[in-house]
Amino acid sequence: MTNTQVTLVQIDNYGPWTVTPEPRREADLQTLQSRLYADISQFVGNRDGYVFFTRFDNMIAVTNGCSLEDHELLQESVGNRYPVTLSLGVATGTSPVQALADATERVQAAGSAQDKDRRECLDGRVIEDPHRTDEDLQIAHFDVVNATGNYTDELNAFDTFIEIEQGYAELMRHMRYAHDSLSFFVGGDNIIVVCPDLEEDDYEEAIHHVDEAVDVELQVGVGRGKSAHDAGFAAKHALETCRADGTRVELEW
Ligand SMILES: Nc1nc2c(ncn2[C@@H]2O[C@H](COP(=O)(O)OP(=O)(O)OP(=O)(O)O)[C@@H](O)[C@H]2O)c(=O)[nH]1
Repeated sequence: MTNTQVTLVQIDNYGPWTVTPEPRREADLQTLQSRLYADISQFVGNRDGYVFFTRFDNMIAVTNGCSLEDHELLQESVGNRYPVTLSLGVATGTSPVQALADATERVQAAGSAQDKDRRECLDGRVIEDPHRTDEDLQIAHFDVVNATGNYTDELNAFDTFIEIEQGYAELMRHMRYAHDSLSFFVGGDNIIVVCPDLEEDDYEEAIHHVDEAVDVELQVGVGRGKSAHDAGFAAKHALETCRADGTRVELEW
């Protein structure tokens, strides 16, 4: 049974900060956001977790293996180096969607995203080491079949982007509402999905759904593991099997 540990990362009072004392230069905000994401990704990645940039002011991380002390250290380190601070909510559960909902509630309970008095709150629970297992995470790595031949080398870069984003939008909604999973675009034509215990049929159904809805053809490798890295790495290997064998769904466990 999966047991996903999810952390919601929310920049404190970021909206007001972006316009105080007057609107800040957009390129500076983009630079800040991408550097902050890179730093958090490195911090969490060094502990075998994954973080997804989502909206940049709110990021979602899979943090199995990160303790509450690790979370505190992240807050301290960002607070020391950036003009903004982070609030973190952590929760665990068999459903990634429910875990994220619980993590979000913890941050919301501490105050509004635009409450100037809410700074660096940290609330939640983690999975203690003795309770962690090799089946805690199920991660699926989707990509568009032959994106290079069908889109990148054929269409202009913006029309390719539209096609890829359509596939992502359809998949993320479907995996959220039909399969209780969280999908994140990670660049190129790749989407990483954090799943509960799903079966091969579920993935086949999802690929069929996206193909029918928006005419984008996907393939997927799925892995399991104790950490996001372990599960995600197995998923990447499984996806290589799809590429080598021309199959659409490969599970590696
Ligand atoms: N984040 C991430 N991006 C990747 C990964 N593999 C490929 N990409 C991105 O996806 C783009 C397309 O590469 P591929 O998916 O290998 O190419 P393709 O043309 O779709 O070929 P097939 O996947 O073999 O059907 C690359 O330019 C990268 O941006 C990965 O493991 N992680």
